[in-house]
Amino acid sequence: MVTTVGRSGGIARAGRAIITLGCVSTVAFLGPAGTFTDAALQQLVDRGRIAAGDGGAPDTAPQTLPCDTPTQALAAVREGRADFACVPFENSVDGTVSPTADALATGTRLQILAETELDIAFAILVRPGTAPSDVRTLSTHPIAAAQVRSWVQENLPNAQINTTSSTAAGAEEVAAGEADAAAAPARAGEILGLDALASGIADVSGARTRFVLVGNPTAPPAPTGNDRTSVVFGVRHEPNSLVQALTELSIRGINLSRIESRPTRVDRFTYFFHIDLVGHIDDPMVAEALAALHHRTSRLRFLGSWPVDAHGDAEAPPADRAAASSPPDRTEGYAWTRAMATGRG
Ligand SMILES: O=C(O)C(=O)C[C@]1(C(=O)O)C=C[C@@H](O)C=C1
Repeated sequence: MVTTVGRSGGIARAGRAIITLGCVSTVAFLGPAGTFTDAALQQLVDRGRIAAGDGGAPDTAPQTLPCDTPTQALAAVREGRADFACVPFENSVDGTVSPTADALATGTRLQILAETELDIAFAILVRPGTAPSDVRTLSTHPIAAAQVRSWVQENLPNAQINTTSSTAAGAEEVAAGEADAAAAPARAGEILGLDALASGIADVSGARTRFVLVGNPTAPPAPTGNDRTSVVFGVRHEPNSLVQALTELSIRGINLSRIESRPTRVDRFTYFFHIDLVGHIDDPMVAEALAALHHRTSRLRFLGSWPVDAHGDAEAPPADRAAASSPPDRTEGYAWTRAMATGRG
């Protein structure tokens, strides 16, 4: 089912990177309607990070394609059924969203083009007339379950938590009479006509989730001075190989904002390293570090450079390297970096 996301915000704000969509563009997302991912996509539209283009009417909005998993949303882009996918990427309580990370690390290369962050707190949704003591089952997404488990144990002691493909899918189970309660965005309750037994629920206050907009490989949005770059790589199974790879970043003063190892799923007990770093592939120190990483690692995959969703102070990589060790021949690495930076990879 393809639907259209409402667009209430303005066009581009000066200085903000924008993904201009064709007026017939389709964005796949982790659905159904009412998920946090749905809200994140709406936020990208409202903030003018996604704008209808190609001469579309001013209020033309992208069409949306709800999917059951981040993997399916990304597959929709790979298979040409969608132009972009909006998927959860990292939760401040539960960490990297593994299905998203794994689907980006393997298969045809895709590229992250934009991010947006949401505050995460849950409404406990029930059918009208349900009392707390009636709640025997509560359905929600596994990452959501990790964020409400203590509250549920304390306030709904009879409830068993069952996991669903998304928070809004849990709310749909409640509406269908298949579960007594769901932990989901309040919006899912409004869509389905459910009541909230409680709202603003979060075991860890201040939780946030980062969502990313992913498309086919292209030249990244222009650097803003407050950007992230994401790569995935493997290293040889020998002493020092990971340290040597990371040293290429540290000697250039490049800061990491996330590092994760995930099984390659190719050879047993081998791992890919997922890294987000401060800076843009067009920043000279980042370009040099990526060229060096190309030399030090195997299967280096560029997942994109994009502007940080505005929060906190801007972080940028250093402009140059004071003390450089004599570098090995990096001609091939630089050719790869240029290809990624210009969308020819
Ligand atoms: O199920 C949803 O509503 C989602 O958008 C997914 C998701 C996630 O995967 O992290 C998004 C934010 C919350 O942290 C819980 C679930």
